[in-house]
Amino acid sequence: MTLHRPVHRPDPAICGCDGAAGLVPVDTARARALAMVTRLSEVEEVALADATGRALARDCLAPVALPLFDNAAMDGYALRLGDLRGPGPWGLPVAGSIRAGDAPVVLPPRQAIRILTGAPVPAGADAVIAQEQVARTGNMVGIEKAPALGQHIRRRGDDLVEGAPLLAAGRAIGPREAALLAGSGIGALPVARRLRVAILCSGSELVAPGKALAPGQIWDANHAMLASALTRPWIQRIALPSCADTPSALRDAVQHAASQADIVITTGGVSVGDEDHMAQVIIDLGGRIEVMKLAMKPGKPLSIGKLGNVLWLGLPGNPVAAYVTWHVIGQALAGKMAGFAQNEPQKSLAALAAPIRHTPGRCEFRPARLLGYDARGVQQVSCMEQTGSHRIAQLSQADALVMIPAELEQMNAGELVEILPL
Ligand SMILES: Nc1nc2c(c(=O)[nH]1)N[C@H]1C(S)=C(S)[C@@H](COP(=O)(O)OP(=O)(O)OC[C@H]3O[C@@H](n4cnc5c(N)ncnc54)[C@H](O)[C@@H]3O)O[C@H]1N2
Ligand code: MOO
Repeated sequence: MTLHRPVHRPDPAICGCDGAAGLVPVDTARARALAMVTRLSEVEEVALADATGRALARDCLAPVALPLFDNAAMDGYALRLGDLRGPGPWGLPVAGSIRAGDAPVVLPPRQAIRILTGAPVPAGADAVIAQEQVARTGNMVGIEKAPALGQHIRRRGDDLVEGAPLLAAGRAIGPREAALLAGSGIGALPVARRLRVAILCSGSELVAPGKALAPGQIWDANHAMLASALTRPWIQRIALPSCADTPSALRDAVQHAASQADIVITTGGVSVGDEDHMAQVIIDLGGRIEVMKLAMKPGKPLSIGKLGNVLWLGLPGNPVAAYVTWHVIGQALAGKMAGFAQNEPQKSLAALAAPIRHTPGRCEFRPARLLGYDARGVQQVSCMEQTGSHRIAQLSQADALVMIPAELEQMNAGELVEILPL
């Protein structure tokens, strides 16, 4: 197993390539773009039931200890070790029973109390013995082996002490966070307001799917792709009709989009063709462009700028390029604006199942299939051949993107590569 380059780079590095002449390396472009955006300042209070997927807006401290009180971890008997005098076996009368939800009771001297999992440990008891470990005869419980001090007692605060950090601002609320908040009695929480993201696909050839095509027209794949990617609890999507490739139509459409959004995502019109007007439109509208011409394949024409406070994400028109640039760069920008602390795409390592060739110059994100594990237990990945940034069918068959460093011409079977699982 060979490792071509140090693959564990400090985050937020994504590809670590040096770029080709005149092209900006992906990591530089990403860092530059991330520096352009700041977190939304508006916060709203939402019910915990509605908080899934939202970004916590403020640090939270534990309002209570967890567990809230000493309670039984097993169904059995609560007892006082000091009552097991002399050599065993011992017998103790059962004074009563306590279940989860019952108010705490006091353990009378030289007696045991029947206790069920989750019930408060009676005051005076210092161990719970599981029912499988005892012999119950009538009202007596027989004990062969003394339990250890504190056995099967879940102590107040053993999971979390009151006042300790509970969750930090920027944490995404998922099932684990929801359990912690709910278990701490928190029914509502402050989250960043939803990010308004407008989708504007440009191209005179575009027709909405489901509608009839005239010769030369194609159905708009990017809008649906982005609409799907942006269907997130923290995003308020603004769907706009596709726009013809004329400067005046684009100016009006971009201005309309920017008037209602925090981010305007456009697709198409960012390359060098006669009908690629998007960058000029942004400049005409008083915006500035900070990132363009990336050493990235696909995605070279990705352009990022600002129109006042609105972020403009100019994705290439080719659908695979639009998808990859959104996945590798765009979603981290949106996530940062929406208040999330962790915005890196998930990365892992895999071994190439077959050698690959690559034209040096741009860091490539090549669609690939995961194949399972080799004899060493290493995930195998197989890159697709004859890729193209128009190939949406091929993209749909991929379950990862393999990152091929810009400068490499070839990688061998068995070499470890970084992958972005999809
Ligand atoms: N002479 C050069 N030509 C091109 C270059 C270059 O460097 N020099 N770059 C190529 C690369 S890389 C890409 S990617 C594309 C990007 O072009 P644009 O962002 O300007 O996109 P368009 O020209 O508008 O469209 C490209 C392609 O994608 C199709 N498309 C566009 N929008 C959609 C959509 N919503 N759904 C489906 N398909 C869409 C469009 O019909 C074109 O086929 O430029 C290369 N050219
Ligand atoms: O790099 Mo383009 O973005 O080939 O499709």
